[in-house]
Amino acid sequence: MHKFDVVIIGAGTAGLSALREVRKRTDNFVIINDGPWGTTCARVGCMPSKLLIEAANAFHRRRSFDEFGITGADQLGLNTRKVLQRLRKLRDDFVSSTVKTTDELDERAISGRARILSPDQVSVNGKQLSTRSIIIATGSRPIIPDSWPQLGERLLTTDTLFELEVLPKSMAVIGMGPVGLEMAQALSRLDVQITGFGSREFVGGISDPVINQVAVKSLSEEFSLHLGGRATVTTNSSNHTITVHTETHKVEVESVLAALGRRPNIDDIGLEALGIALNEKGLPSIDPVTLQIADLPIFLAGDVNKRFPVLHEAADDGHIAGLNATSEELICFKRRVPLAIVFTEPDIAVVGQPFHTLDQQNIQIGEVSFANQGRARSAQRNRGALRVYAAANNGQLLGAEIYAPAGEHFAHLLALAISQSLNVWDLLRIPFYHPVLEEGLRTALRDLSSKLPSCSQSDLAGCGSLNSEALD
Ligand SMILES: Cc1cc2nc3c(=O)[nH]c(=O)nc-3n(C[C@H](O)[C@H](O)[C@H](O)COP(=O)(O)OP(=O)(O)OC[C@H]3O[C@@H](n4cnc5c(N)ncnc54)[C@H](O)[C@@H]3O)c2cc1C
Ligand SMILES: NC(=O)c1ccc[n+]([C@@H]2O[C@H](COP(=O)([O-])OP(=O)(O)OC[C@H]3O[C@@H](n4cnc5c(N)ncnc54)[C@H](O)[C@@H]3O)[C@@H](O)[C@H]2O)c1
Repeated sequence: MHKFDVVIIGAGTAGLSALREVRKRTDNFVIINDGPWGTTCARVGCMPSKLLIEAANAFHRRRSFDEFGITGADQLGLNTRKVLQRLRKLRDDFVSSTVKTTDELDERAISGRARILSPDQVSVNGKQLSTRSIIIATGSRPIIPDSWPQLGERLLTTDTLFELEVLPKSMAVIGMGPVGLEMAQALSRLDVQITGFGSREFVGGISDPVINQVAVKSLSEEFSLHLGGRATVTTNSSNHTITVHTETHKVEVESVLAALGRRPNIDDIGLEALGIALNEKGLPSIDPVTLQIADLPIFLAGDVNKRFPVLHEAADDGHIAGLNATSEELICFKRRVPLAIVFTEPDIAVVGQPFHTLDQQNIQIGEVSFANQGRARSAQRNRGALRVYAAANNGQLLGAEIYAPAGEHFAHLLALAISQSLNVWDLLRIPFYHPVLEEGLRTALRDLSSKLPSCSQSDLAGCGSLNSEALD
């Protein structure tokens, strides 16, 4: 029987990234994908969601026109049919750019559902494949509770939302994680009557209570937001509506977007055939720096391993798994500084160590509100806050949580600083141009610096504020 060097299961971001590394080292591989090719990110994830958000934010901008002195905003209309058509057209372009790589593989790209039979046997479409190593990169799918009634097309997930021809008039978005929050704000800006439900008090992956409070207050000004209770769903046969309720709130809506989290696609993948311990969710433990399962030639990459379900981490996972599946010796990788961004407006971002993981006795926190920040006020973007965390003994930057305009850019700048082990004064030594939103970050760093031992008089890192909105 022919023996492959590698079988890759799943052609999402992680699978394609693994494929790139595997192909550099061998032609003796197959990649198997169940369902549509083209990746979750391009088909139903990052890209279509951002396309919806861009349209929503463009339309929402009209609300600031009057204050700028621009008239006629109330004459502007919205054609959601066209919004969704543009979304799908660009989405299809993005998808076709991802399938190019696998289209040229001919019989080495197999459509079908793979199942692991043993550490060196995989079955697909009734055939048995023998292999030296296996990369499992099967991703995840939206959770829908079994207890919910059958709602047919009125129950949406991000797998189906972007296929709508028109948007419903009202919708409950259940789950206020990154998916729920991004979609709730965007849909509400596209004139859908949104009610958001989150079982936790915290939203969008924030763990800092100060930042969370600012975000919740600001987002609640745009759509009805109910936190701290699990939502349940019932149908009303009399008027064909859906009732969503918690202990304290009840709403009748046309449709529901389930954004309750995502479940790894491991159900019938055959992990139990490997003879290894699985946790209560059915997942094996992996070594995060090699992605190996136990001491087997099997690697778990991307969302399926639940380590950090964002695109750049899935791509890194694929790279690591692809290399290790084809190397004589395992390579250990230093993982990147954690970075997560939620594309609400303002952005939510968590970089480095999140607030809840820090030892509160040994850190100092610097903070800034953007309510009066000069550049943000000029642009009518003056909402939000940012908190930066540093080690109390030496000012080394540890992390930040952000709900701020241009938060995505602050998060990248801070990721660079944290990855280079910089301290607060190193960052205060860079020039901050005027007037830019980054001056808000500088205010937070100065606040942090004031709580730490002061630096020398001959160091511009110690330069203080002028106490003027126009000059800082
Ligand atoms: C709405 C939404 C918005 C998002 N926005 C962002 C964002 O802005 N930024 C960001 O960084 N991340 C974002 N993400 C997360 C990002 O999309 C994922 O982290 C990433 O797509 C994971 O890639 P993956 O390769 O692990 O999985 P996938 O791309 O899901 O690939 C897995 C593939 O395996 C296939 N498969 C499953 N089971 C089998 C089997 N038994 N046999 C064969 N094939 C199988 C699946 O059909 C699928 O094609 C978003 C996610 C969602 C849902
Ligand atoms: N911009 C981005 O990078 C981006 C965008 C979207 C998704 N993602 C990725 O996708 C992953 C999944 O995101 P997600 O938002 O689907 O999941 P999540 O697990 O982060 O959030 C789901 C939320 O739903 C809540 N919930 C569950 N059941 C509920 C109920 N009955 N009633 C009310 N609330 C309920 C949970 O408490 C949780 O807070 C994220 O971890 C993220 O990494 C990233």
